[in-house]
Amino acid sequence: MDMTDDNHMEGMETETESKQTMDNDFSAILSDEMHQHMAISEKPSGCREVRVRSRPRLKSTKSFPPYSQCIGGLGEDGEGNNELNSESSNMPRENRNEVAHGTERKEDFELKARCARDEVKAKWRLRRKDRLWGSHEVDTDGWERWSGKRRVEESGRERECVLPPNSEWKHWRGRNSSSEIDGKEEEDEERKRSPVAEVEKEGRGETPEGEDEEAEELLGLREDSTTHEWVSPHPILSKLLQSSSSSSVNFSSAESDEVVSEGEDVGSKRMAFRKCRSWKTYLTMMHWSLRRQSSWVQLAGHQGTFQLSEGGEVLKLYSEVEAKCLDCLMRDSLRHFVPQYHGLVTKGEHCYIRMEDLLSGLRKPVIMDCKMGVRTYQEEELIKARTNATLRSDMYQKMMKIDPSAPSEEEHEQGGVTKCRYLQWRDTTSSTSTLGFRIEGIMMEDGSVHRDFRKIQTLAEVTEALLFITRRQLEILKAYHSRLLALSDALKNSLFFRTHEVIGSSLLFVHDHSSKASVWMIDFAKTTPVPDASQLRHNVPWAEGSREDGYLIGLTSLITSLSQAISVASWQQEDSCGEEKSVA
Ligand SMILES: O=P(O)(O)O[C@H]1[C@H](O)[C@@H](OP(=O)(O)O)[C@H](OP(=O)(O)O)[C@@H](OP(=O)(O)O)[C@H]1O
Ligand SMILES: Nc1ncnc2c1ncn2[C@@H]1O[C@H](COP(=O)(O)OP(=O)(O)O)[C@@H](O)[C@H]1O
Repeated sequence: MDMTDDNHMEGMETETESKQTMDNDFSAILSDEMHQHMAISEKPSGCREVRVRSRPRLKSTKSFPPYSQCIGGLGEDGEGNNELNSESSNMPRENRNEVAHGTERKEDFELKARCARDEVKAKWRLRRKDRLWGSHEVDTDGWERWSGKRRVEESGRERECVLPPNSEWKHWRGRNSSSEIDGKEEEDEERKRSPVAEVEKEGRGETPEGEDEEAEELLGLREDSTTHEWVSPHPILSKLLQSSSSSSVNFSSAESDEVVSEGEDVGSKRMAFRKCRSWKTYLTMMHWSLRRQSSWVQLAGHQGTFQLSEGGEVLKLYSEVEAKCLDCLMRDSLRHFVPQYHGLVTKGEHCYIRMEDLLSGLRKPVIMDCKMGVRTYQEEELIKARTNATLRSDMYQKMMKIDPSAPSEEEHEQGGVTKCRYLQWRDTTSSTSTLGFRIEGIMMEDGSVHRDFRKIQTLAEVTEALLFITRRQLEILKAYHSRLLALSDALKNSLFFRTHEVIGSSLLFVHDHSSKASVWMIDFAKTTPVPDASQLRHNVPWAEGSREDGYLIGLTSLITSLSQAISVASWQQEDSCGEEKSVA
């Protein structure tokens, strides 16, 4: 028997890790160890079972940090986001809500009564806000896609409907809406405003009419601002003000966390602003950079296989199997549930699959990767393990780290296990073989990554995890729930699904503080067509030779768990309303 040691254990080993963002400048270097993996946590899951009876009360667990310690935690009053809180700490309550819900400013109503000049300025502000923080549009089937950079090829009727702030879902925007036209204008404008164009303009000493005013307004410096109050500039802008003499600007996400201190007054900001020698360049660079900004992070999977492209798409190391699947999926009813596939691209020695960045347009996203199916190994791997077994010492070590008693005597002696044995063991020690899926990892809004969910086994524990990641926000839970129901429908109608064995594929749950929430199918590297004209059911247990993957068993479990989470969150909301009333 061969022994391989792929050095798989030299990975990340901490339970909570900083997120691994990738620079847009291609500084991310492809690791030689393409198959270097994230190591499995040693921590016991510590998840307590949720007993959902009449009125379940969930206890905090060892594995989930107490809510009060979570950055962006909801706290007692349900205000969810740190940045929001800090940015809006000076604002009256209604203004804070306005930021949180992304609704039209109260002042905008007053603006209607004002002169045309003020209206134009207000429009600018709104458009800029949209541009800075991204917007999202709705697919024909009612499912949201972030409109950061992409234009979804859709047909059919699209609608525009703005729901009230507390409604179940957020702003919907059709591609043919006026905002789309705005978007085009902005793109033109953006081109004009690219750093290069701007520097050229500066060189010629041109100052476009109205730009000073506009920029001052954006920076919150105009005393005749229609809001008649200090509008905190965007954190990056505030950084620009502080570092106006610096020749280079770093647009790291860390900087975007900075906020203007309460003590700063308009005067000092104006001074700082004047000191800024080439403010326009910085400003336009900031715009340009923010449009390309992505919160991209790789939560699971093989290390070193991803890059971000210049256009902001995700580049995944080429696999023929996956490329074929994505290509096929673009013409399938599942296309609204998978990242847009943009073909292949070669960079250096490697070929990559170029696809939509599903995190584009999200700010401080919360991500959950659920590996679907009742097994994560292909039937071929089983056959290979029997006929031409290769022992993997890295997998033996991963096994030992989690449970030293897991390997057999023989495996201890050999110091290795077959891949299939390892994958089977992972499936049976997680919820994969029982619930038909497992949570591979979760990243919270503060960038902390939790992997101990992989040991979750019961539906109640999954429910608790869902309540944790959504911070019990009903609208997010409901959005996930409806998205999964729609996915279930799409799967039933999908020719691709009927004719493919889907192994090791994940559902990627993503949401952010503005309650944009969606679920996507990713990772088709082990999804293969079934032979001949046979079709799979996906909702029956696997028996060797059947090639059934149990994908729908997992989906049903997830939907059930989300329903439970919705019930729990609703009850708790009712409870707290009742308590508030009785106090009043
Ligand atoms: O998650 P842990 O417990 O580390 O185990 C991993 C996952 O099962 C990977 O599956 P996925 O890619 O679906 O996450 C699998 O890659 P495959 O896709 O190649 O099966 C790895 O096999 P190796 O790549 O052979 O190490 C295996 O080591
Ligand atoms: N299109 C995408 N947009 C955003 N994030 C992605 C996308 N594809 C993958 N990811 C991230 O990368 C991780 C690993 O992806 P996956 O395709 O499962 O890789 P692997 O094949 O190495 O297992 C996911 O958990 C997710 O965090």
